[in-house]
Amino acid sequence: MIKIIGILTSGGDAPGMNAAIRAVTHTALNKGLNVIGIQDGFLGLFKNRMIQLQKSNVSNIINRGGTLLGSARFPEFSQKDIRLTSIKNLYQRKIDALIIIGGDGSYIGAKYLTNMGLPCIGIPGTIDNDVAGTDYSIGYFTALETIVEAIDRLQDTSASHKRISIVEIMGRYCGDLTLAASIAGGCEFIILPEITYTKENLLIDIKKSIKNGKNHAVIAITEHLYDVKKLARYIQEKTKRETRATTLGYIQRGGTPVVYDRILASRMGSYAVKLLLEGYQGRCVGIINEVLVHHDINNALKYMKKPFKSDWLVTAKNLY
Ligand SMILES: Nc1ncnc2c1ncn2[C@@H]1O[C@H](COP(=O)(O)OP(=O)(O)OP(=O)(O)O)[C@@H](O)[C@H]1O
Ligand SMILES: O=P(O)(O)OC[C@H]1O[C@](O)(CO)[C@@H](O)[C@@H]1O
Ligand SMILES: [Mg+2]
Repeated sequence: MIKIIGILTSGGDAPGMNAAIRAVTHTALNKGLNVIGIQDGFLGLFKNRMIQLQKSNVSNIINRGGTLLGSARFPEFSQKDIRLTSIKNLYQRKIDALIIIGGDGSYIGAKYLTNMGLPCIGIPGTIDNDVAGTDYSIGYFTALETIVEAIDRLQDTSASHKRISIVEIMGRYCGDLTLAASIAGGCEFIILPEITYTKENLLIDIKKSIKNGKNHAVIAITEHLYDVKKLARYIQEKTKRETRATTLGYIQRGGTPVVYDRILASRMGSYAVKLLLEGYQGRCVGIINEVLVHHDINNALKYMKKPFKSDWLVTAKNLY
């Protein structure tokens, strides 16, 4: 029977992680369990950085970005001896199960720990929205608001100076943030990892739009596809239009979580505790059509793919 639950946040921080920590803590304490917070993701698990969580530790955090537990990238967790030490640390504190809030990478860590005998539940917490088995991950909607606000500002200055602006958006290898932000921000051109759209194709389309009388444009592009500064120089040279590149960077990851992320995190956190109490392990939580679901974490990682929203792209193109 589970008496003590551990909780950690891992990978890039995402707004709403705190709301999830709070939900896990409150739900578990209300069910008579103990909660231990592990600091700095899998790194803290290995280094034995743990704190007892009470309701007082998680008060006033539902509205705070980042994660009060801290997070880290700790690639060494792929080594078995590191994981064995980490599990030993958990058993020393009599932790019976672990809730892991993070992205697809963190899910791999959760899968390994479950296979080594420690029941884990994964909660999707990443701005990238690249986790299979869920329509949305915690943090995505807040990042989207931040990005669209930035695009609105870029539209103002681009229009005033009759310039072309390139805006580089996070998402790693997932175009969800870029696609949604492009529609909401009225971007003229979209470059996504999921579709082939070369800079030569882009140039043809820009020239067409200039010919049609358009004198400014915002191009939204997912990170890692092009060197955006070089791309700006290329477009400027070929079109003779002033072109500027803006990389939004880490401002996309911070900030007050929007209401949807707070509610999503609260629901998922509570649900994860419920699953553990019902005897589930090696599961990951998701939301599909607004209903909470759970999947085998191995299957989610191996067989489930996040579908590309091709109809959204069609819509975006219809709006040019
Ligand atoms: N193959 C793996 N084996 C064991 N642990 C892993 C593996 N891949 C990732 N992890 C652990 O999960 C952590 C987080 O993974 P990653 O850096 O990919 O971020 P993420 O959870 O996908 O979140 P985000 O993409 O939002 O930053 C890693 O730093 C590492 O500790
Ligand atoms: O914080 P780091 O390690 O530089 O990682 C940046 C990456 O993290 C994310 O912000 C979240 O996964 C990605 O969008 C981005 O590629
Ligand atoms: Mg990831």
